[in-house]
Amino acid sequence: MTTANETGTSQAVLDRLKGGLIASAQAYPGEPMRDPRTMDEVAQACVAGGAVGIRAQGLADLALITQHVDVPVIGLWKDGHDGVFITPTLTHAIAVAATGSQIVALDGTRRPRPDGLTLAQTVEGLRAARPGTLIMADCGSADDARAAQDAGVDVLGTTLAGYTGERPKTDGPDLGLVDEIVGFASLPLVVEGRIHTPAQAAAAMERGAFAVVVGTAITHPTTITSWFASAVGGADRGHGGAA
Ligand SMILES: CC(=O)N[C@H](C=O)[C@@H](O)[C@H](O)[C@H](O)COP(=O)(O)O
Repeated sequence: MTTANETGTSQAVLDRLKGGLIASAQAYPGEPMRDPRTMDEVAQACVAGGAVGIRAQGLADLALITQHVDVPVIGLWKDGHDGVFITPTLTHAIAVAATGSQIVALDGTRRPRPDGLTLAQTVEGLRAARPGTLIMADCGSADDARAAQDAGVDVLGTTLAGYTGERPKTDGPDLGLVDEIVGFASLPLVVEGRIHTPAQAAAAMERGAFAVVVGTAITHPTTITSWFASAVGGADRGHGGAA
């Protein structure tokens, strides 16, 4: 068991994530596993399997997970499900940082934010309130990534590629976007979104990812089950998958 402080400086946090797999442990509203203790256990199970970091959602989940895993935690707070909903305001970001998450992931798109702040102002406000917290921008396009880099974030992510209308929802990770961002970015790029196989994770690393985040394919049994159920023709007899 460790605490945020014991996990080290910002550079040490990045060093621990470099070249590795980050598991995203999230359950969605109304789902059976939507319970902070369950997500805490899932996160610990992922670390036991070799995850070098955990990405998780919600203040209650994060408060437990940051106390029980010995790897950096990327925290976020999803509020709603349309538009800007991943840690949408400065207030959300400060609350996530207060859970002990070493990295706060927030919407890194160019869309207007609900509190009227720019991304740069959000970054500035979070740094003032919680010095030392790293900031990951969840981007949906290369233009987002460029703007987020200019706004002063620490880490870029492809999290929202395929979900903002600027990029197609590729089958698997958006490797074309990875190529584009790697071509200009001076910040670490975390490839996230629709990595469903170990081979896709390896491909993202080969294209220059700093690290990869895998969620659904590791931690969302309803969806994984639906893949298998469909493959054997039994999907109609169950309740189907979430994604
Ligand atoms: C778009 C959005 O809301 N993405 C969320 C961000 O935290 C999560 O729902 C995803 O599970 C996560 O990005 C990992 O992606 P995948 O589950 O595809 O491996």
